[in-house]
Amino acid sequence: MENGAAKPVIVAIDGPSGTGKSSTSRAVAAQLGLSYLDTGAQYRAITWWMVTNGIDIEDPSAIAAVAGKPEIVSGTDPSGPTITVDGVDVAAPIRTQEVTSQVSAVSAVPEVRARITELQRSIATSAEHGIVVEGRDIGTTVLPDADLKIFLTASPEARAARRSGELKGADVHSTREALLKRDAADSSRKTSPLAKADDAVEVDTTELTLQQVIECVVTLVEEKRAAQ
Ligand SMILES: Nc1ncnc2c1ncn2[C@@H]1O[C@H](COP(=O)(O)OP(=O)(O)O)[C@@H](O)[C@H]1O
Ligand SMILES: Nc1ccn([C@H]2C[C@H](O)[C@@H](COP(=O)(O)OP(=O)(O)O)O2)c(=O)n1
Repeated sequence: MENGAAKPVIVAIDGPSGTGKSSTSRAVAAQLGLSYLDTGAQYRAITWWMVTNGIDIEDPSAIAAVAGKPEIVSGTDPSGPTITVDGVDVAAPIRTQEVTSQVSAVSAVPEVRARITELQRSIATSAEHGIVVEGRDIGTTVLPDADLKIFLTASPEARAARRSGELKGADVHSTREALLKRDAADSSRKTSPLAKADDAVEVDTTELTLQQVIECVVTLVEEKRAAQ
């Protein structure tokens, strides 16, 4: 664009757990002055609400019936992202094992996805300078017209080692099994499964440092901006 502010840029980053989506997206957004949205945190938040309110997670119709009830608010500043449910800060409780083990079942329910997808689109379109949105179905379903789509991958071993490092030495073998189980559930659900969009750039992060991945994505965004 000539003169004036750059057009808001929309970047979609998808991939399975432990590939570096959150760390990369936050850093890229901070470096480029963009907003940042962790859509996994939103699915975790609605799962936390279902668990807290005693909804039967095994019963998709029970989940669907109350999917519209919780009010989920995401703060999109990459230097301090926030998430609340009905005004309660849930940043910590959404990371518990209890939520992690049930999030795939809740997020497979179409009514849950419709609700959260609508919220994500409204956040993305109102980001003044643009946004980096990370998740599982951003490039395929939520923002199919994103300016840039990235699909991060890494070997299950690398992902499990990264995750167990975060969980203060949790057993790598059981972490790997839990990751693969969640990948399978997220990839096989009927509504907007985890998938690479045809026009996404795939980046295998197995042998890359986090800094190298960040630099790679920043370069891709800058190239897109220069071409606009
Ligand atoms: N390329 C990388 N090399 C080593 N560790 C990484 C890399 N990318 C991310 N990590 C680390 O792995 C962990 C999981 O990363 P995260 O960004 O939360 O992944 P995701 O959002 O895809 O689940 C974090 O502790 C992060 O610092
Ligand atoms: N766009 C998205 C983002 C996450 N989900 C679901 C499926 C994921 O297993 C859970 C949790 O996602 P999250 O990104 O927090 O998971 P990790 O922290 O990478 O392990 O939410 C989804 O269905 N669609």
